[in-house]
Amino acid sequence: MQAAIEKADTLIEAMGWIREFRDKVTVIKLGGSVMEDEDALRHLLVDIVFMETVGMRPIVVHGGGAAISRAMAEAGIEPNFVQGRRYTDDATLAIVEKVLAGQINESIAEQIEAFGGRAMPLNFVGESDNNVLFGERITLDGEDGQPVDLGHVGQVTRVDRDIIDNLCYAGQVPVIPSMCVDEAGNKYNVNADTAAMAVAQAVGAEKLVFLSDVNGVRQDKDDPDSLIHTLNAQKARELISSGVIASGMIPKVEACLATLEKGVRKIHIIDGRLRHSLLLEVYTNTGVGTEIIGEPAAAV
Ligand SMILES: Nc1ncnc2c1ncn2[C@@H]1O[C@H](COP(=O)(O)OP(=O)(O)O)[C@@H](O)[C@H]1O
Ligand SMILES: CC(=O)N[C@@H](CCC(=O)OP(=O)(O)O)C(=O)O
Repeated sequence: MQAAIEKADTLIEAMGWIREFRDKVTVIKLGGSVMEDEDALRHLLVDIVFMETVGMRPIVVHGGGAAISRAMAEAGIEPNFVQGRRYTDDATLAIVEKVLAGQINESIAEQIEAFGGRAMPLNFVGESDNNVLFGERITLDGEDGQPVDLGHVGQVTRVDRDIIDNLCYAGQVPVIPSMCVDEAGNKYNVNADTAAMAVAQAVGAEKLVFLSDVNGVRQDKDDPDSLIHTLNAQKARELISSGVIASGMIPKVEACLATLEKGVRKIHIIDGRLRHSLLLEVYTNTGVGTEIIGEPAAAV
């Protein structure tokens, strides 16, 4: 009986934060690195089903970098990254479409449904075109200031917000792959961190959470104890130029900075492998991982 009473206490305790977050939109970016860990992914999706069940409005935007690189290796293509973005030629684009917009997107939605939630895969693969991300080709500036060609790499310039809002309000989790289409129908590979940023801005999300395979931004990328709990824009830029923030962490932090300027209130980079990291993030005040903030940080 005591155990049952304690469980009831926990439910009552949860009531406050469930009320606080009811109807609030959280964009959750699932990184390819954490999706490699089946157990971690399962726990994360169960947390997402829980959020949806208690009336929060989770939206999933996902990458799949590790799975794309694996499929490229199987096809005998060597991946090439420029400032954290994958050079995407015709053959690579076909793989990205199959793996990201096809397999991973459908699989996440199926798993959410299998855990008792409701989800809608929003991709342009197959007959039902549910794509919500529209955009254009991008180039980056190289170290010499000259533009670097990335092939079929794009950025999102428009999000079909109505479709996403309608799904959220119908209690379904929108599941969005990081690809976009331009007006002429050309498809582009989009870094998933920047895709999540575009969605969070478009829907006016309360929170944007990046789930990765590291505990956040670190002073030394190989040392978990060097976690930086709070990072402001100025310090983040310094860490990028000094090389402390490198590879896949660059687009993630850049996306955080751009999102802050657009009014999303809370942005966190957390370790998706930590059990219930998403729920911990929602209902603990201090949170876990690195919080990116707009004003100068008291402690970095
Ligand atoms: N300063 C840093 N702190 C933490 N991770 C870093 C840092 N610099 C580079 N990284 C790398 O960034 C990776 C996360 O980016 P990425 O692999 O693109 O993840 P995801 O697939 O989750 O988006 C980490 O696994 C780590 O190797
Ligand atoms: C242009 C570009 O780099 N696109 C990414 C899209 C997937 C992604 O971002 O996946 P993660 O979240 O796992 O890193 C790529 O091809 O890897």
